[in-house]
Amino acid sequence: MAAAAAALTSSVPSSQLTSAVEFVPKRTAKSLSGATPALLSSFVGEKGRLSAGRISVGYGAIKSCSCQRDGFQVGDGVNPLFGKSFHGSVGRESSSAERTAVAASDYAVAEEERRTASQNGNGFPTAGRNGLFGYSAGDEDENDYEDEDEGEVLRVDNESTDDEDELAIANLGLAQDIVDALAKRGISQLFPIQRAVLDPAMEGKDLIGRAKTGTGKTLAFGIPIMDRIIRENQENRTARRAGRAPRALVLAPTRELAKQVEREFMESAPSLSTICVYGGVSITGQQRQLQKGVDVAVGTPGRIIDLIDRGSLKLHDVKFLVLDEADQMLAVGFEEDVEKILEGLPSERQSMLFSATMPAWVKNLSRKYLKKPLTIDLVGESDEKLAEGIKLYCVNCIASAKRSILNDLITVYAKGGKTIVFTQTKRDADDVSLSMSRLVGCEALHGDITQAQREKTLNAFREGKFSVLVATDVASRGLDIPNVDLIVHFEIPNDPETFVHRSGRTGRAGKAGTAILLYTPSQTRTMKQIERDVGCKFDKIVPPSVDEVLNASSHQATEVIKKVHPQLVDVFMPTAEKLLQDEGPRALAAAIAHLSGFSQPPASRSLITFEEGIMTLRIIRTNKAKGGRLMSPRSVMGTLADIYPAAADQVGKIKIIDDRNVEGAVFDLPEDVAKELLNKPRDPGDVIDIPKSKTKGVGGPICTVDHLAEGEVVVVDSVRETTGEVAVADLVIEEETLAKEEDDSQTLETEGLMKEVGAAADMMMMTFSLLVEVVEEVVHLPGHVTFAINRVIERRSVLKVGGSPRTYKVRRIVTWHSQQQSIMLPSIYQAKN
Ligand SMILES: Nc1ncnc2c1ncn2[C@@H]1O[C@H](COP(=O)(O)OP(=O)(O)OP(=O)(O)O)[C@@H](O)[C@H]1O
Repeated sequence: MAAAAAALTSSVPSSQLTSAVEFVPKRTAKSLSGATPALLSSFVGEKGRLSAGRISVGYGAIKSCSCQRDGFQVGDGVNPLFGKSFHGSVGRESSSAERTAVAASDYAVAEEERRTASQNGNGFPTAGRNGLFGYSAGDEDENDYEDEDEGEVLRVDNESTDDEDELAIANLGLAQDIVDALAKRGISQLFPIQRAVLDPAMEGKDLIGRAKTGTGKTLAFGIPIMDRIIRENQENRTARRAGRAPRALVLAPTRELAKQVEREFMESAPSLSTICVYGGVSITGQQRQLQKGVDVAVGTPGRIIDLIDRGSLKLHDVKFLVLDEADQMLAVGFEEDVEKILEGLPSERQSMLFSATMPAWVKNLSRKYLKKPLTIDLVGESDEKLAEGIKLYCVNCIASAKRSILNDLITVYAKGGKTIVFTQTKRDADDVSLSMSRLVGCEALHGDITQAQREKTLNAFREGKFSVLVATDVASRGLDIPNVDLIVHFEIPNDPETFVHRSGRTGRAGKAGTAILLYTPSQTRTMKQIERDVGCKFDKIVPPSVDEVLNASSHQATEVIKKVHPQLVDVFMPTAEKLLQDEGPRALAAAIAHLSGFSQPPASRSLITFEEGIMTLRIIRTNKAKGGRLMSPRSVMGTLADIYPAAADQVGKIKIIDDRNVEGAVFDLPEDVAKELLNKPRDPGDVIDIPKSKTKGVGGPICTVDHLAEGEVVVVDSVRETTGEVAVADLVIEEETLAKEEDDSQTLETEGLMKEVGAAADMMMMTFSLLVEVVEEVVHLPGHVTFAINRVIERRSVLKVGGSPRTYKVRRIVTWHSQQQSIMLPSIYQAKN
């Protein structure tokens, strides 16, 4: 957070920033999602000052978002942290240094207030509560939707209509053309959003629609429009004249989404002429089609303007306007284009706006361009924001283990179906796709890929020609690909909406699906923030065991075998018979193994770090006479050196088993060394074996000390002050963390504290410490770290950083709930019991 403050002040010219921040009254503090310091500074650089639009930040980044025009604050959004810091200096230009100082000193208070006020914890900025997911009911912003007389709001329960007759498409008096086409697609009943929209849309009302992902919003606006244009065509033959201008205009934020809307129109009303226009492809074909005449034009704003400017697209006949995914238009920078198009439309028209969220710009847009709109809301304030039927899991792992885990997760959880893996960067999408493609059919999809190739890739994925799509958020909105069974958030998304939209690519049209979030220990707070903002709960899992992977893949191979064409089977019969004769069923087993993708036994994986090629072993000392009550890493090393010196040389992580009744530890070794060790003779009092890992319901991986920054374990040398639930302790850094810092860039990835560790690495001293389990509420204050601690795990020797300058305070200890034990305890500790 301190780093965020620094980034803020250093990347934005102070005169520009101050005015934007200072004009935001604290009570309007909402916050922000999505943007980064770079985005903010480039925005400022481009426009000279924070003028229009919503500037926002992702968790842990910038803390200000405000829209200002001509010196007045016109939008919402400032992080309460800065709201507090700058409150009271409205109208005064403070210096950058002053702001930083205020921010630092006020941080703790602001943070506390923020937590208490919003119960929104850390991670995502607090906007998630106030506006990101709804219509800001009850907050004080002058822009608030419900504060104003902007028209009726109709909240609709998803199950409000279970009368089959009322939903049956054949009974609704729709054009036969549509009824037949939908029936052909297997659609015979309306979904709730479609039923709720139908009557008011038929009456010509302007509408704002909000429903969960995959619930049929496209047909909700599509059916009434198609029906009315078809009727007009039937009643008035000249309505179908050549060269006619479109009567419906649908604006979509991405090319893929526009194509998809076009497909829904074409498949549901084949008698209508529908065109889809977007950039990245030749404009002349689109001009030619417009010349012939169309009924419905779907497109992205940029290309639509281009066609209008060239005189090819005329808007004078538009009677229906749809803004699909309106909030995304803002996110991708289409706001000016959208407004320009809307200015050119006839005022006598019906407008429908679908938007998952209502940022200020979308609200302004609806005020300006919609006439007394009726809001139809199927999400509500309190409900879970994710579509029903999506099972959520999360896996806590270090960043370097993600790739190897990914493949196993797909094998076990997609069960041979389609998977979309979401990465944050185009480069990651390429890299992950490349490494996956050695194992499964896999393609990448992102903004640097040409439009033609993007379409080709999506079509092939739709048709099941490959099973894993690795995509950036290009694919997170709106895309409707049938039967995607699994979504993997390979990188944690920027904001809660993105999480909902990414996850919503599965579990569509009432089907079931699974979404798995991979997060590093330093992202634990963000994971919990997603739970709070989205109103969902992750089941914590650990990566699948080798047995699970083999079982799942052999099951999938069996299914593949059943689908081979009988004629082809005949061709292979003689070879199969001979193999069976020579080797019996083992031949078939080998064939299944090969089909499953395994010709060699799969590499084992550390139960501590999930690194491949590493095996975790357990040592239990049953001969009590030989040692004390708890083992130490030193005694583990000593024992290994006695049994097999190579093991002592190559041992990786060592974790002491937290049970005063058992003297033991778990430790990592390269697989071949571990296997050798298991065969070595040893003292009968020392049991060395392979611990089993439980995969479900037992919490994440064992916490390692390099997860120190914001993760689940901190090391303290003493609790200096305890009052009820509050304790103070000095934080010290473990020796092995410091050593690792040198050669493992992974640990540097965690911001703040790890950097502190690096800086302090040369000032070490030995001390005695406690290893404690941290659950939540990790806050980095300037010079302090506040943790909510679950319990003390163990005592151990560590190297203390510095004499006293770098001590950190542990301010709050949450009491230990025995109920949590089975959830929080790492798997190895569980296995032992
Ligand atoms: N009444 C219906 N019966 C069966 N299937 C339907 C019905 N309506 C829509 N569908 C199908 O449901 C899927 C999801 O629809 P659609 O893409 O319109 O959802 P959406 O709400 O726009 O989702 P998103 O918010 O992700 O954009 C599509 O494949 C669509 O064809």
